[in-house]
Amino acid sequence: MRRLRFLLPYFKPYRSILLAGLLWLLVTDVLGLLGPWLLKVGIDAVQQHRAQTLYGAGLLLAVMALLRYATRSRSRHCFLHTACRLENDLRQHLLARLLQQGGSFFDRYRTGDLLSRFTNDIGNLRTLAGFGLMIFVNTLMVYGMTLVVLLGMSPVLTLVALLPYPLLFLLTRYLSSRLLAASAKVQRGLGQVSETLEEGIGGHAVIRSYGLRSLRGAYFDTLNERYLHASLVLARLRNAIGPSMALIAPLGTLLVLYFGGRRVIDQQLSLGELVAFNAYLVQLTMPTLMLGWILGLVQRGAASAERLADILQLQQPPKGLPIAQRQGPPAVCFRNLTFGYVDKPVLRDLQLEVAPGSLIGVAGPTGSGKSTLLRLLAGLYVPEPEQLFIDGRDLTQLDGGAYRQRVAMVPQEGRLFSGSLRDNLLYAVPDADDNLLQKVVEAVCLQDDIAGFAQGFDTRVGEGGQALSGGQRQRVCLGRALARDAGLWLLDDPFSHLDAATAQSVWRQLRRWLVGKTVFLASGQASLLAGADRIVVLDAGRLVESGTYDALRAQKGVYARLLEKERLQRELEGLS
Ligand SMILES: Nc1ncnc2c1ncn2[C@@H]1O[C@H](COP(=O)(O)OP(=O)(O)OP(=O)(O)O)[C@@H](O)[C@H]1O
Repeated sequence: MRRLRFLLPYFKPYRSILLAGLLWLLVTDVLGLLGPWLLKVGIDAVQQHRAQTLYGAGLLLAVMALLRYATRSRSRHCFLHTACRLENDLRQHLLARLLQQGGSFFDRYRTGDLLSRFTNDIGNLRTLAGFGLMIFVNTLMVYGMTLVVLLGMSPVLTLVALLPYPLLFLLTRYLSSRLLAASAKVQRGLGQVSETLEEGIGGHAVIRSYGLRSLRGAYFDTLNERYLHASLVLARLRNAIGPSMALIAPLGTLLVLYFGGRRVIDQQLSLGELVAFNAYLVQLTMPTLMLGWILGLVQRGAASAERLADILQLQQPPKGLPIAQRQGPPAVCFRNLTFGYVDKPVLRDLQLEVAPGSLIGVAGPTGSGKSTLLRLLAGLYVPEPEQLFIDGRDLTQLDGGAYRQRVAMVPQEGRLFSGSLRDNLLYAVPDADDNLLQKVVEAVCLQDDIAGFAQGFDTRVGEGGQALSGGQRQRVCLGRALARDAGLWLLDDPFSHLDAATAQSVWRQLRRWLVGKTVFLASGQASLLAGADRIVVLDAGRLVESGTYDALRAQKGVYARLLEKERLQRELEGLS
């Protein structure tokens, strides 16, 4: 239960509607008490041949049923409305907290796991906070009021009649916990089936080209079978609940009939009172069954609460010092920068001073740490304090949100969002006009491609941009960054999907836009960095060379070797 405490503040904004719900519920339950009593009045009237009283009782019963319908609807509305609001707030907070997290957080959690917190876990808490809370309060009220009435009518008969109820409660509790375990298994099975389906659809090309269709099909069938089995177990359990209850619940009525009937014969109780007593008793059956169900719900809710609290209670990044909103190019300085994703350092002891407005080429063999350097500069991962400075200020002390406004990052595998080309190009500046769109498209040499699309800028790019070629996708990512016009540019191998000639012409166009900006261009093609003010070369995370293109070529070190390798590769390609 302690784990559920973090939900309390979420109820606060809806106190008044919840209170209204409680009052309507109270009225519903008080009206419910009148039912058996009117039954008694009616039956006594029949025995005493008083037709008027009988009709009056019948009329009142009908009015009471209508009133209960209205009050019950109101109370349900209040509780369920609160639960939907609470669900919405939880989801918003969870998303906000996720968006505050850096790259290391997303390295730790699987996407499917995070998604299930948004769907399953929040859904569980909504059921608990709405329906669960309503049923729980209702059970307390009905038990409290009905027991007072029953004890008032006959304490001994009450104790006798309640004998089967603990059994009823225990059985419901047992079946509910088995039901919960079975439904968790069904959910897990469904998750696996969906995950495999998603992978199969997304990776259909790989599966076909490797001839793995039957293997994947068999794997899917196994999971599907497991899911079917779990679903059948769940269905069997569900089917068992109703008949088991139907077996035990009438035991109370049997006891009332026997002991109460004898009292009627002995004229200690009227027939009407006996029927009313039984009707009150029956009113306890449903809340008893529901109590067992609620306990299961609480268990499941507590597990979900823990999974949500995991994320909601993550430390918020400190607010940080404000940073100028101007888009000017910043100076960048690394002081003994050492960084690793897990424990082993990927970057070691980096020392570098970059003047505002410089174009820095970042070269190095594959896996040397080029992307990692750019991710740190983008603020996606947090470096140790006092190691990375922007305009002379420690990056870890700056306001992350404001800092990222100054950065345009083009990652190695840029992701597009489903929507049109226009939506994607103007993603960071949705209010921009077509003038900017045209300029951006020319800067990344996309105008001919767009002219070739029947829908032009309105062409849908498909999920993740799959309706475009790799090179088109990369240029859309470049255009998206250009539209933002930031002071610090981080380009991570942005031409890797372009042929050499297109890469050169895009880079020529782009350079004009980037004059006066601070630019880090990492590239697997060492020769592309020729025009940089300075080239820094990484090798196994260390900065091993730094200088102009000509100086590094003359140095005959790592960079010169990379250039030589590329030259040989070009020659080989020319021969073949
Ligand atoms: N999210 C991550 N979690 C753990 N290790 C990572 C992560 N990203 C990269 N690495 C590791 O860090 C090292 C450097 O990777 P990085 O991507 O920075 O190199 P790179 O020079 O950009 O390589 P490439 O030229 O192939 O793109 C590699 O050993 C890689 O396995």
